[in-house]
Amino acid sequence: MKKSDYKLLGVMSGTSLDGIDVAVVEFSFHEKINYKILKAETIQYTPYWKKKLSEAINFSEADLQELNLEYTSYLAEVLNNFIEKNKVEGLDAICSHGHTIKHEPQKRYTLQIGNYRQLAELTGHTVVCDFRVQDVELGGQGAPLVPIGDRLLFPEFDFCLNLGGFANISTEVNNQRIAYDICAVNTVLNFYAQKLDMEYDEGGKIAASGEFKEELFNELNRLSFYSEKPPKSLGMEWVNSEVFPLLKQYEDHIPSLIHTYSKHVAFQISEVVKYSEGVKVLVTGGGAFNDFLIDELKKISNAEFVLPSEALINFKEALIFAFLGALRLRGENNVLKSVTGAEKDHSSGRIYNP
Ligand SMILES: Nc1ncnc2c1ncn2[C@@H]1O[C@H](COP(=O)(O)OP(=O)(O)OP(=O)(O)O)[C@@H](O)[C@H]1O
Ligand SMILES: CC(=O)N[C@H]1[C@@H]2OC[C@@H](O2)[C@@H](O)[C@@H]1O[C@H](C)C(=O)O
Repeated sequence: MKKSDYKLLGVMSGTSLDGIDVAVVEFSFHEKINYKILKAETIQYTPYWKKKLSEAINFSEADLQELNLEYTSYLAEVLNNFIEKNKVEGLDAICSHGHTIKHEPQKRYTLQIGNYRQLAELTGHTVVCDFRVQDVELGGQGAPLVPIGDRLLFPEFDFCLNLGGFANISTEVNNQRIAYDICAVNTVLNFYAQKLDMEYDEGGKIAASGEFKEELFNELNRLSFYSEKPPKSLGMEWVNSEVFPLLKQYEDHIPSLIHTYSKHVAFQISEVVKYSEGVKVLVTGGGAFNDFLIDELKKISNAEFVLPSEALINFKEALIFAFLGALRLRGENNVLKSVTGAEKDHSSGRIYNP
């Protein structure tokens, strides 16, 4: 018989390189799946690791192997410290994403480092990792993996919206989960906030101090990506070639640029969730703390935007990687072909015992 209760460590290192998100999560699989985040923390990267990880894309095969081993040991040390400091006991497994260095699904190749067997040996725990590899081997994009968590852990929401570097959303259409990117958010807002010597637009205060530039707003909304049908995704290449050139001529008044861009983000999101009144949207990712953006969304859309606890806003991805691990340990599907394009739904992730 399958176990019904799990205590897991979910571990995620995202593209923004801010640090390693770690969450201790309990799951119970009964009629309903319940979860509880017991403890969570982001362990900031040192300048050494920030630099190494951002340069690694250009490393030779031999250097990458060395880096992979070094990062695996470093990750083990970080996790051991976290476990010791927080007196975490009774863990069933560590479920770790690792850090993406290369992602070329069209070549059936994706590399997340930190997923060597040594992670199990050095931590003394069972490890579930390498969640993306099997999906690209099955012809999928290897991403996004979060939507199955959206479906099974947050069924009461019509949409799960993440406001990170880009805004992405997942929802159910004809009993199929679909997920796609909407527009760039913090990649653009941070870039301009940093020109004013701020890391980001804290609470949307810069936006609130600016004025609305209607012409810019209209130009942004005319970008052809917005009329494409999902599934679709965005990268920095698009921001550099399509978005920054439109913003350039407004750089002499950055608060108004940020004000207008934030309204643009709210408008594009409202276009996606506008179907009918009473639609519930779960909002996570750092952009959930941007009050100007959230107020604007609430103003222009009929949908109900729900801001959960800070732990969920910040650690939803770590929670969901723990969940993917739980599904893998149970031998249940944890990747959906409807979002990755793989041949079939499947149960992905390597399991290493210590
Ligand atoms: N208090 C705040 N006010 C406004 N914006 C905030 C606040 N806190 C965080 N943010 C924004 O959120 C960003 C971090 O969010 P998050 O960690 O979700 O991004 P990410 O890891 O780059 O996301 P993803 O990998 O999902 O694209 C910050 O760079 C900043 O732009
Ligand atoms: C290959 C890879 O690491 N992709 C990440 C990345 O970061 C955001 C976006 O691009 C998303 O597609 C994915 O991560 C999330 C957690 C996912 O798989 O759902």
